Amino acid sequence: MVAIDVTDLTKEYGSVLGVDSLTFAVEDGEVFGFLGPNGAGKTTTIRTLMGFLSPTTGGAAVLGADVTDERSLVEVKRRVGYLPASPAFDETATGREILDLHASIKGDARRDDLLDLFDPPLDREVREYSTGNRQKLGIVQAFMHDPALVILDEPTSGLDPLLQRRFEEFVRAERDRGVTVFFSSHVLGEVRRICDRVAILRDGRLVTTERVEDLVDRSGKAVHARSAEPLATTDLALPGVHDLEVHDGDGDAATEVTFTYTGEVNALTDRLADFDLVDLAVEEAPLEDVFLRFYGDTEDHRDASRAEEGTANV
Ligand SMILES: Nc1ncnc2c1ncn2[C@@H]1O[C@H](COP(=O)(O)OP(=O)(O)OP(=O)(O)O)[C@@H](O)[C@H]1O
Repeated sequence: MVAIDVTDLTKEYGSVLGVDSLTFAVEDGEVFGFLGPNGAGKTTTIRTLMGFLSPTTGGAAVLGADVTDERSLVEVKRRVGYLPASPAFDETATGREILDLHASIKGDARRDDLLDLFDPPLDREVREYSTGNRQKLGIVQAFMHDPALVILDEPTSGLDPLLQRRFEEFVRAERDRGVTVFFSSHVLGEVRRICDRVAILRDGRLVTTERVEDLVDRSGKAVHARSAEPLATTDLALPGVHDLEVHDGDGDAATEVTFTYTGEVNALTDRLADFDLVDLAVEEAPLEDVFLRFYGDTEDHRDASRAEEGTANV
C-alpha cells in the first residue's frame, strides 16, 4: 500500500511558487528522505500533507485520506506522527504536561521507551528548554502514540552527534517494526545511512526519486592510482572516467591520478594493466558529490558539504 501519495501538487503563495507539479509516492514501511536546498519546497510539501496548507492545484493523500478532506484527515492523523520544523509548544507548560496533553488525544503507548532514548527535562517549562531539548520533546511526541506513519521536518536539527546517531538507530528499528518514516533533511550522511529512497527537490520541482542504493551505485568509485611511469590525461580517456586529475608523483611514483569512475570495472582494470602501478585505491565515491550534482553544485553548496561529513547544511 502507499502511505503518502502526491499527485501533480502545486502550491503558490501569491506570486511565489512553493512547489510545482510534484508527483511521488511513499510506500508503506519505507524510510523516505526528502532533500533539497533551502527554499526548495520541503516544508511546503510537508505542511500540505498535514492539511495546514491547501494545494493550489493537484493533491495528496496520507494513509488514503485526501489532505483537503478535513474529516478523513483528522481521522487518519491518529495514526500519524508529526514533527514540524520548529515545534511550537505552549512555552509555560512543562515537557510532561505537553506529553500528557498529547497522550490524552492520541495515546502514549511508547512514551517510556522513547524517554529512555530521548530524555528532555520533563519537569521544566518548555521556555527554558535548549533547542536540542525542544527537538527531543518533539521526537517523543511524534512517535509516542505508536503511529503507522511519521512525518518529520528536519528531525535531527539541533541534536548533538550522539543523539543524531541514536535517532538514526531508532528510525532503523522503527522501519523494522513496519513504521513508515518520511522526513526532510539537510544531513546527507544520515540520509545515506537510514533512507531506503530519497526524493530531491530543487526550486519547487522534483529532480529525482531514487533508491539510495542506486544513487550509491551511480555515484561510482573514487579511484586513486600511483604509476611508476609517466601518465597523461589521454591515457585514461575511458568512458566513465570523470573529474580526472593527473599530478606529478613522489617517491617511487612518477605520476598520481585521481578520478571518479562510473564505467565497467573490467574496462578499467584492462586499461590500468597497461601501466606499471605502484599503488591503487578504489573506494565508494562520496554520496555528497551525487547529491550536489542534483542540487546544482554551486560553490556555496560544495563548501558547506565539505564543512563536516554528516552535518553538512547544504
Ligand atoms: N508563507 C509563505 N509566503 C510566501 N512564500 C513562502 C511562504 N512559505 C514558503 N514560501 C516560499 O516557498 C518556497 C519554498 O519554501 P519552503 O519553506 O517550503 O522550502 P524548504 O525546502 O522547506 O526550505 P528550508 O530548507 O530552508 O527549510 C520558497 O521560495 C519560500 O520563500
